[in-house]
Amino acid sequence: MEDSINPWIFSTPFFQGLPEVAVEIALTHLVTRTHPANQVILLENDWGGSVYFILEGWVKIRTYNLEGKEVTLNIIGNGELFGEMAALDEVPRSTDVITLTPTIIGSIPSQDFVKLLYTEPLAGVRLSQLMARRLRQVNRRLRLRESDSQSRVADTLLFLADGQGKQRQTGTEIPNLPHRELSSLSGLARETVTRVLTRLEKKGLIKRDQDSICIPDLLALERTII
Ligand SMILES: Nc1ncnc2c1ncn2[C@@H]1O[C@@H]2COP(=O)(O)O[C@H]2[C@H]1O
Repeated sequence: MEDSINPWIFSTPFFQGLPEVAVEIALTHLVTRTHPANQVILLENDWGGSVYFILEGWVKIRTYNLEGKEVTLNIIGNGELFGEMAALDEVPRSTDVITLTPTIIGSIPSQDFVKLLYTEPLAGVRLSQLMARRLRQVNRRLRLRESDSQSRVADTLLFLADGQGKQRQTGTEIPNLPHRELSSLSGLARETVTRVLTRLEKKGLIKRDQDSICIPDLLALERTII
């Protein structure tokens, strides 16, 4: 479903601090759409001509291993962008992207995105910071691959909270995603994820309701990682 231009796009972290006129030019061809959960936005190996900004909701970055089993590489939400890789190196999409929740996404043509990078050094710095953060996440997950299940679930929650969690008085809030998604992201069995979440809740390190997981103290959760 296509909506009229959504003003939230202007408060996307990527655009913060850039000259207003440069942002307006970059967003000349902006299209904003509302998607239901479980809708495919991008398909691996497709050629694509747009870069996407998540205005509300969460998406899954998915690929398949050699046995054809689904692998969740990341889950990203509010304020994040995707589709920048094909825009930068002009090769097909590197992964699938699917909505996990009802999601509002703005898209702009890749050429407009790349033009902004040429004209505004700060946009280039922002993109480099985003890619550095994603590489740091991947390195961290590789390092924790052999760790115990509690460390891996705690790390998964922390990286969902990192920059994308909503700040509340009671702590940092992330959506209570289906355990199969957390399982795929942390590389653990679903039952193990369920068991660890219950244990973390008993220790007061997380609080759950139907829609969200709240982390009252990020540092306390971080300290449980071995
Ligand atoms: N590990 C990851 N974390 C977050 N986003 C990713 C990751 N891998 C791929 N993506 C995004 O998924 C997009 C798929 O299309 P692109 O290759 O154009 O650009 C890719 C990135 O924007």
